[in-house]
Parts: sequence; structure tokens; C-alpha cells
Amino acid sequence: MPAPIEDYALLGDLHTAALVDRTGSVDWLCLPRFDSPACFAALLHDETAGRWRLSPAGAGAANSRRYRGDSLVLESVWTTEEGTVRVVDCMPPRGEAADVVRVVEGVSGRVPMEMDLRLRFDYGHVVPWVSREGEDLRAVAGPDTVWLRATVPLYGEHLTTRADFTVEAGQHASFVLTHTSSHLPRPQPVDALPAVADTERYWEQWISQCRYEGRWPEAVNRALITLKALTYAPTGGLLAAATTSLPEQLGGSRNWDYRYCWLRDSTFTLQALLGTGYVEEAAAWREWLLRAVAGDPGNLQIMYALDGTRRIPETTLDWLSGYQGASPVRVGNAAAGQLQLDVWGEVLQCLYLAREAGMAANETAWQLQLALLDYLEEHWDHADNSLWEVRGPRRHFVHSKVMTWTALDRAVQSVRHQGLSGPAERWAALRDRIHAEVCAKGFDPERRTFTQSYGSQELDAALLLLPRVGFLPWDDPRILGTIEAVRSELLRDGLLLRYETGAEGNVDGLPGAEGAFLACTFWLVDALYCTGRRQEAETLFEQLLDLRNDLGLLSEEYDTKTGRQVGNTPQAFSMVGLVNTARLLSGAPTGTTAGEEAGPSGLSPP
Ligand SMILES: OC[C@H]1O[C@H](O[C@H]2O[C@H](CO)[C@@H](O)[C@H](O)[C@H]2O)[C@H](O)[C@@H](O)[C@@H]1O
Repeated sequence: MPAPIEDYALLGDLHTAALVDRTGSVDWLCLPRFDSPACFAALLHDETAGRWRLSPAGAGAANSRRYRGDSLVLESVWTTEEGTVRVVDCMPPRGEAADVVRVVEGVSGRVPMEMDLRLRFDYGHVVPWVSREGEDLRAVAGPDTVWLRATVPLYGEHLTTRADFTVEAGQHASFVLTHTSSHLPRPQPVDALPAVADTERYWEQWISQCRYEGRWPEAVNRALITLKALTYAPTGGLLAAATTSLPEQLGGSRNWDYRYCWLRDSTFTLQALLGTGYVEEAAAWREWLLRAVAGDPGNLQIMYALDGTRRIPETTLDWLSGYQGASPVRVGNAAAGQLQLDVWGEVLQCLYLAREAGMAANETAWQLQLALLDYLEEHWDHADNSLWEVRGPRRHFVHSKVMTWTALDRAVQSVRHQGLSGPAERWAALRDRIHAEVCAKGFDPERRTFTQSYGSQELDAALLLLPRVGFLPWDDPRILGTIEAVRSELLRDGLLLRYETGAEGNVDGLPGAEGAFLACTFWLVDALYCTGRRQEAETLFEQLLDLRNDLGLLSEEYDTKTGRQVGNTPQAFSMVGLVNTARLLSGAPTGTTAGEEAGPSGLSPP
């Protein structure tokens, strides 16, 4: 049975990621890319779907583990009756091929070790043909070949590759697993020990560029490293999370594939990276965006594959029982075909902020924005699926409408303050019309709160974002009323739901419920802080930090009843929330609004 979600550590090489549990088992690895089929899928079934375990013989969980400094080199330590060993795991920055390096270091005594490798390609159901090439192993199936080089003898048993060996104090044993396409010659294997050192150096060098000087630096650095690890280096695409189908409710069916680039999640990630000095990543993402939407920029999709592919059809993998029985397991994501109007606002805002942060204006990028605005002028008044990607009927979601306001506002600011050219007066007129409509149709004067959609009785945590984009100031009574209403109706055991599942007309069209949404709870911290409730804000932020696993990672949601992380992991949305809220609470200007015309406040210390 897979481990609790919070037990998993992340390894990555900016092309793909692996998850390792406390017992030394790699339970998730997709090769060669994040969105390729997994060759270790025990995470979504059991060990028969593939995993790679390395630990002292008969041992359970490691006694301790940590990342080496600010890196993605994982160290797990076991102390047994025979002595102490350290297993060092990493994925070196991608060279010719993908490598996973595992080194066993004897610390004291003489410890018997076990290695158990079950490669199962195509999400667990293809057993490869394994043969020896000298001392090394070669496992082939269809498009994939995996090589295993080890410094200890290997043997095969029950369709599994094993090693039983002993490590003494001061000794090393190492394993290098290398993947390539099966039609290609064998890549040069990396040397284990230098590869570990290179990996550590790569991450230390990357984090040394960080310009964050606020509080909670360790938590922020770890979140930034995680966000970087969710970057697909060849294209600059930013992933929502490293996994598919980790359930939003234990045992439930709200299981989605997050190994893609959502424009929304990417723009939030970009804001966190830009705000901490990572302008290069922003430039790479802008190039990715321009390529992804090229051809028909008006016809924007809300998400794309890592390389900008538009078609990511959703299917289920019925041979997998799902994470601890939560089925179905889905690959692909039908949300790609939805209308989510907020995305126009997020993209225009992000590109605006990138220019503010010093990225040179780019004529092609501005042409893209003009095309997006053309579309929006025609479609802003359509009902949509909202940022929550509801699968129930489309509605006039208040947050979506406010983000169309944001798109137009940032366009106006770009002309007025950034020297770009466009019909600013026409955009400003439509912007003001949308503002008036939202205030008339999306606000409930009796309850003194904005509502989830026009005429609805329901609330939505996304309403906390209205003042952040400058739609109204933080001290506007309608915003203060909304913050109070959202708190009183959506807080569960101190954390915030996105909305009430199953309420009024079952807005998301899905069975079951879900955990508290961590990004929304960070938004609540921001709202408390920006309305002068600094102590409450700080207390809630510290409470959120306590939900991170021992390695500083957060998944998408938290089940307050069982005290467990739920949903895909590690999730960019949550890690972004941590970075941006830490910046806010540290007094850093966060600049999510465009300027004085956008409204007097925005997200900045009051
Ligand atoms: O809740 C139903 C939807 O859940 C997923 O969407 C969520 O994750 C996205 C990626 O992080 C995020 O952008 C979105 O705001 C979230 O609601 C899933 O991808 C959808 O298919 C599903 O309908």
C-alpha cells in the first residue's frame, strides 16, 4: 500500500520527478518526461505496479531524512542493531539521458542492505525484458530502455531485480538507473558520487540567485526549489504538480492529472519567482506561452502539455486501483476544453508584472495580448467553468468576471504607463461596465458579501482575490463583509474550503467532498494581514507551515479530520501561496496590482 502523501520526498531533474517514501521506496517515476507513462506506479496501486526500494534488510521507515542544504539531494538515515547507513538519492540535472542515482553510505557498524527493483512500464502493466550487459542490466519494453549499473552483485527473482549486500562504516555502494529510448544506443552512464556532488552544486547555485530577504527563509527557499523542480527545462513550461490522481478526498473519485501547464498556475508561479528575483524563468515562460498559443492566439486554452501540445484527452487507467483505493486513476485532463475566463486576466496581469519587473517589452507578446483582448471583448459576458474548473453547468462566476475586469485594466495600464499602443479608452469603458455589473449582480447587499456567481447564495474563497487585483480596496465595506462571510461559512477546523461541495445545485457536478484548499487558506492569511489583523494572519500562516511535511512540501489540500495531506503533490499552487504570503508578511512589496487606476490598495501592507 502506498505511504501517506506527506511521506513522499521529491527528486527531479527539470524534465521529470520521482517520489520516494520514508522506507526508501521510489513509488513514482515517469520517464522521460513528467507526463510520460510511469515506470514506477506503486503510488497509485501497490508494488506490483513498479517501485524501487533500497534500505537496510527488513527495515521500516528511515529514522531521519532531510535534503542536503538547499538542494534536491535527499538523505535518509537508518540506525539498525547492526549499525547506521545513509541512503543518498538524487536525479542529476539532465544530460544525455535521465538518471536516478542512489548511493548507500556506511556510517557505523556493518549493515545488511536490500535492493528490490521492479520496473513496470506504461503505468505498471508492462514487464520489461531484462538481460545482462556485462555487469549491468538492461530492461527493454516498447519505446523504453532502462539500464542499471550497480557496484554490488545483482540477481533476478520473481520478475524483480535484487541485491543483498552489506555496507561497513566508510564504504559506499551505488546504483545508477538510466533511461533512454529503446532505439537509441546506450547513453554514457553518470558516475554516482560526482553526480551527487553536481546535483547539490546545481541547486545551491540556483538558490544563490534568490533575492528574498524576508522571514521564514528556509520555508521560502524550499518552496522556490520545489517550484523550479516543477519546471520543464526544455520548453520553460511550468507544471501544476508532479503527480496524477492523488485524491482530493481519501478513497474518493476527485482524482485529476496535474502534470500539465495551466496558464493560471503558471502565472501564479511566475509571480512568486519574479518577486524573488528569478526573471530568467519568467522570460522562458513568456517564450513558452508565445509558442503554445501561436497559430490561434484568440482561441486560448486554459492548459497545455509541457511542450504546448493542445490535445490532452482524459482517460482512466483501469488496471490501477488508485492511491489507497481512490479510483479512477486519470491521465489527461478534460478541463483543457473548458472556458475559464479568469485565465485572460491572469495572463495579462502576469505579462504586465513581468514588464514592471524589468523584462523588456516584446512586440510579439503584445500582439498576443491584443488578440486575447479582442476575444475578451466578445466573450467576457459568457458563463464559464471558473478557476475551479467546475464540471457542472457554466455560470456567471464573480471571480471570473472580476478577472476579465483585471485583463482590461492591465491593458489600459500597459498603454498609459508602459508605452504600449492600443485602444485604451475603449478598454477602460468596458472595464468600468464590468465593474458596475459585478457590483450590481454579484453582490448580496443583505448578507453584505459578494457571492460565488450572479444571484447565488453560495460563497467562494476566490472572492478573497478581488482586492488583490485592485477591483476594490481592502477597506471597502463590501470587501470586509466578503472576508467575514467567507471565513464564517468556509472555514473548517481553521482551514478554508474553496466552496461548499454539494451545496446549491452541486456547483462542481462531482460526487463526494474534498479537503481544505491550502492556496485559499494562504489567501485568507493575506486578507487578514491586508485588513490590519496582523497577529491573526501570522498565527494562521504558522499553522499552514506546520502542515508541510518534514521536507517542507505541501500537496494541494488538507484533510483536517484525518490530519493528512490530500490531492496531488507537491503542488505549485500551495507552494506559491507560501512564498507570496511570506513575502507579504515580511513587508515585501508584492505588486500584484497595476497602479493607481486599478484601485488604491492591491496586495501590499496597509
Ligand atoms: O475540482 C475539479 C477540478 O480539479 C482540478 O483543477 C484544480 O487544479 C488545477 C491545477 O492546479 C487548478 O488550476 C484549478 O484551479 C483547480 O480547480 C482538475 O484539474 C480539473 O480537471 C477538475 O475539474
